[in-house]
Amino acid sequence: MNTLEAPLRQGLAELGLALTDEQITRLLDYLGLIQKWTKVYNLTAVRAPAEMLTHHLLDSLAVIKPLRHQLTDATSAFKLLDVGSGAGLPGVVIAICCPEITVHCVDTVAKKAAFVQQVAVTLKLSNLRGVHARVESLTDKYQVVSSRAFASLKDFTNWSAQALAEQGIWMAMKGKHPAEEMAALPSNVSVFHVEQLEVPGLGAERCIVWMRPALIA
Ligand SMILES: C[S@@+](CC[C@H](N)C(=O)[O-])C[C@H]1O[C@@H](n2cnc3c(N)ncnc32)[C@H](O)[C@@H]1O
Repeated sequence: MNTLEAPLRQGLAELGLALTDEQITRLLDYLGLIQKWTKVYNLTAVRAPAEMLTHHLLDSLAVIKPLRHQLTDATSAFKLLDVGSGAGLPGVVIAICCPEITVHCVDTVAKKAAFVQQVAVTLKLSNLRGVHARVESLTDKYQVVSSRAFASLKDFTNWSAQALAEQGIWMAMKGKHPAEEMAALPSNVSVFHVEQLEVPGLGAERCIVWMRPALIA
């Protein structure tokens, strides 16, 4: 048995997330792929397996319930863009946990987008795609645009604004409440919720800043 399976299951229980055995296997296989490819591709600075579990996997898993909550009114299929996704965080985790969401992970670094494509093929995730591009150049529209460890709220929303569908929302994963970044946002972006997160075993502050385009009279 994978030594990370028990702590992963424990973390999922703490997050109140019920996943299938197949989804749990995919999450563990994803970590395995990061570990394998990072030796060649330098995908992440976090390399110890236990640390990868808390800092990458559980940290990303903490957004699943809040994301589902935002999408409860959804009747149609949703598309989510994960900006500056790197090794696929949180995009790949969202694709594994939410097969009903189509997830595109965009990154300017070709080998990172290629890695996400490899994950999609290896883990048979037909709802996941790695896109090699600058986010500013994308023309598709997404109902949710997410980021983690990417840029200031101002740059994130500015660079990805054209990719946001009508009535779409931004989901920015941050550490402690980013009051200064929020104050620097232009008037055409409104923060509608700052949601505190508890990441099992992490012992650090985490939040999601939810934003949407502001209606300007
Ligand atoms: C610090 S990494 C974060 C990776 C991942 N989200 C995570 O949490 O581990 C930021 C990523 O943003 C990518 N990036 C920077 N500018 C970008 C842009 N304009 N469009 C798309 N990706 C970009 C970088 O190549 C890098 O992989």
